[in-house]
Amino acid sequence: SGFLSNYVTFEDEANIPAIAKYFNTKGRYEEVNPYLREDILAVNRSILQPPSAECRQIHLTAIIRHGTRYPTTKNIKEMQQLYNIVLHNASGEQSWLHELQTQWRMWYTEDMDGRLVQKGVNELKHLAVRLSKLFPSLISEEKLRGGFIKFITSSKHRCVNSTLSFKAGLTELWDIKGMTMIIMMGPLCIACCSLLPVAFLCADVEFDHAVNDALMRFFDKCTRFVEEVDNNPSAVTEVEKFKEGPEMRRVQQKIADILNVPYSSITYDVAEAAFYLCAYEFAIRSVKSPWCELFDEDDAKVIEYASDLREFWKRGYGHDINSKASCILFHDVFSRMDKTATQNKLGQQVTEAVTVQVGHADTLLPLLTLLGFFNDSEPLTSTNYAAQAHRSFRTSHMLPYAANLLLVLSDCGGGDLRLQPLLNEKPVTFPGLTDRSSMPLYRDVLEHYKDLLQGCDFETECQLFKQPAEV
Ligand SMILES: O=P(O)(O)O[C@H]1[C@H](OP(=O)(O)O)[C@@H](OP(=O)(O)O)[C@H](O)[C@@H](O)[C@H]1OP(=O)(O)O
Repeated sequence: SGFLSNYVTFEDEANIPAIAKYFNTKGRYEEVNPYLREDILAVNRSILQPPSAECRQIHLTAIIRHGTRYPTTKNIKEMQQLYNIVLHNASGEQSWLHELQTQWRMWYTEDMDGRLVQKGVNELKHLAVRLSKLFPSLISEEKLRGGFIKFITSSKHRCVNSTLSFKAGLTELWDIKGMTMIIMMGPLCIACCSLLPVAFLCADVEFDHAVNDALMRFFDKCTRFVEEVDNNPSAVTEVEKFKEGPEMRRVQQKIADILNVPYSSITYDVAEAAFYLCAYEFAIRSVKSPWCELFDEDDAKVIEYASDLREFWKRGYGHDINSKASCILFHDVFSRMDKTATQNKLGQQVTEAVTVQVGHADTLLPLLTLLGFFNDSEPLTSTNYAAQAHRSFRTSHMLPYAANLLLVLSDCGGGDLRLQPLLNEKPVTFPGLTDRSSMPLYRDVLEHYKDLLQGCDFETECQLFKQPAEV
């Protein structure tokens, strides 16, 4: 059908900004998986090479960040401030500056506020098709119609619409007509559906989706995180120090020199807005905009580090509560896999073959941190930018739009269940697990995380005056 027909695309490398690989959470999924630039539906089935032909996939949990979105209102205001500087104060002979001053228009408006764009719709549709190719026995029309595929989403519009897009990718793939998905809360759905023409179907058993912010926006619900980190400027002191430090100052002064404006005009936020304009023009409109001319790779690496520093201290290893806030999601995932393991062992129908959970970068990063992924030997600080040049904690590689953590549970016979983690459709290994294979035994994974499985109680961890651990 439509969106599948023209999926073979060719992207002219010349249109890709040299700094596109440094766009952090504003980066495209294609920069993390460049093979998709030629064929957006390409998959590499060899990554699922099970240790034995007996292995049979019995469950998939997919925790997915929403697709490409508009800038948030906060960023749009900063972009407008930069645009005014370029229009009214900047001077120079550069052709790209002339283009910015005479042709480019500030088309972002505050009401856009992070909403999903068409590119984001397509990303989730294409991801759904690729996952159906990777896991045909789990993501199948039969499983969808039978209600064995469940959907959970954050209440944010970009996540709800990403969930709808993922489903649309499947219904269009299988040419399931009339299955208009309406995100409704239970009783309201029943009430309104009786009034709607038959072509409209509410969320019926086959599209068992739920809006669940306790799971997908846990960071809003964890009181200790909100008080001690989210609303506490001293929790991100290292970030503020770096923004005032020598590396960032050089970048800001260079921009001021290029635009021929006073150094005081190019604050950190203005410089970041210029970087974001290059990133959003590329992600949303697939163009290399004149804004990209303000940065070379060295500049981009500095701004990338400033963003990683913020994510490290707000969502990553900087504070223990950042990852402990995701305990509720951690237990949700493992309890569902335990339930599947029991049903499988008893020879019962696995009632939840696939769970698709759509959230934010702020949903995925704390969970990845809790599981120990991308933990460097040294913390990211305001003074070790150079030493961290090869850090593993790099959101440009982890968290593009539509980033996804996949957990695939397989029955390999003889009572052996195996659990394979994939990040952005690439195999990863659970950090610190003795078995470095791509499909470790599920029981070894449970043993590895037993302290978290037996503890990591969301209510306990998130209470404001948490009692010290029992001695
Ligand atoms: O810098 P912005 O305003 O874009 O930050 C957004 C978050 O975007 P991200 O930093 O992840 O690119 C946004 O996360 P998302 O995954 O939903 O895009 C988050 O929901 C939003 O609140 C902003 O985060 P902040 O920490 O509140 O600035």
